[in-house]
Amino acid sequence: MLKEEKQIKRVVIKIGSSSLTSMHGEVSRRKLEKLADQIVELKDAGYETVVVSSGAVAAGYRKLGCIQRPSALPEKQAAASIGQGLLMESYSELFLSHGYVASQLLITRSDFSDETRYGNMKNTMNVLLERGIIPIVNENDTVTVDRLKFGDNDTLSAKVAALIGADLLIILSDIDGLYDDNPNSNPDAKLLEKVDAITPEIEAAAGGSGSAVGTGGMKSKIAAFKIAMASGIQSYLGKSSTRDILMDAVNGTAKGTYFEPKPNAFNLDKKKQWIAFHSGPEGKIMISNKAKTAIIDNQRNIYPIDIQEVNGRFNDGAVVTILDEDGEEFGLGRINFSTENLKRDIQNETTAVIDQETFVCSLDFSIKVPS
Ligand SMILES: Nc1ncnc2c1ncn2[C@@H]1O[C@H](COP(=O)(O)OP(=O)(O)O)[C@@H](O)[C@H]1O
Ligand SMILES: N[C@@H](CCC(=O)OP(=O)(O)O)C(=O)O
Repeated sequence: MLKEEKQIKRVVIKIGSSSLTSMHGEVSRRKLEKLADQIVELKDAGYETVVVSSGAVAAGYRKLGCIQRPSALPEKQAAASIGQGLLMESYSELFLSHGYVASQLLITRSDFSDETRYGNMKNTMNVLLERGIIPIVNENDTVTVDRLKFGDNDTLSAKVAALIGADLLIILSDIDGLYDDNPNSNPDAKLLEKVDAITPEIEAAAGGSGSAVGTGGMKSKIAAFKIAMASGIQSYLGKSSTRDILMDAVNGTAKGTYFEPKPNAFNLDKKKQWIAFHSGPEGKIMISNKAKTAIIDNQRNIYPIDIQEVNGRFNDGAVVTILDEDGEEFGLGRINFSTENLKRDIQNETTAVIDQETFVCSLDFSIKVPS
């Protein structure tokens, strides 16, 4: 069941390139207007909304002199630097005509893994939302290098939803939900109306993009829903061109797929949430299997005596991956020693290497820890 309507307050709406572009691949003003009108309806009804919008490349490539959407990274980045401004101009104008102010946030992956920038982003978002502004988020395409890219805005939207503690994440696409097989290759594929867990079957059913403008396809959406579910956020996937899709999605009546948050959800405090989903681990420690059991079952700290191996170079305070004797990565935590200090003879020290308060067990939320 979707949460009671009145309980849903913060909504993140991800609009994919395919939802904003015409058949020729350029941004369609008509499509943008229709979606903006629906976002205004949500605002009028009292919802705080954040829009994660793709479309910068599509809005800019013609003005760059390209006949079709470029595929080379520098051209895409140049097109985005033209298109992002134009896209924002359209959003601002449309929202302002209804009395709402839009703001722009361009984000890269490293903004999440840097704890200070993460905190700044969160504070900015909160001020904007409390003051009734509509934040429009996109990846900062121009500065992002391939290695660091979200690569699509699906994962970005889920991370933004987790950042602001959203009640609902709506991902709009050119398809009316998740099917049990890739509908591009299987015309008999069936729509899944409700998903409680991302099973290996669901992972296998998610294929690449069917459109020429989308980049993520269903695979990146599934990765996004995993983050949302594990963060205790309800999410929904539906077709952007469906009438009243946003209000219906909020009310729980829209055709599409609803992804339920993990039960007894993973109420990670904010610090653990950052460690689980956003931190970039800087090293690895291996501990004994006996210690692993005690740490998971009895919720005890990790002590010097538990450590069998240390890999990487890090300072105290860094986040590290924790492995068991068999090499299985089962958690993350903030380390109280630098590499140098850990490699000294500290076996008799009683200071915890990782406090339980910063330990996150990846087995609990069954998502691959971002590396
Ligand atoms: N199991 C699946 N269920 C639904 N769509 C799927 C599935 N596997 C692959 N797809 C494809 O994913 C596409 C949506 O992703 P994408 O083109 O990246 O859209 P967007 O630009 O909205 O992010 C669908 O149009 C469809 O072709
Ligand atoms: N940041 C890029 C979006 C990348 C992209 O195509 O994402 P999506 O359509 O969400 O799969 C842009 O604004 O053009």
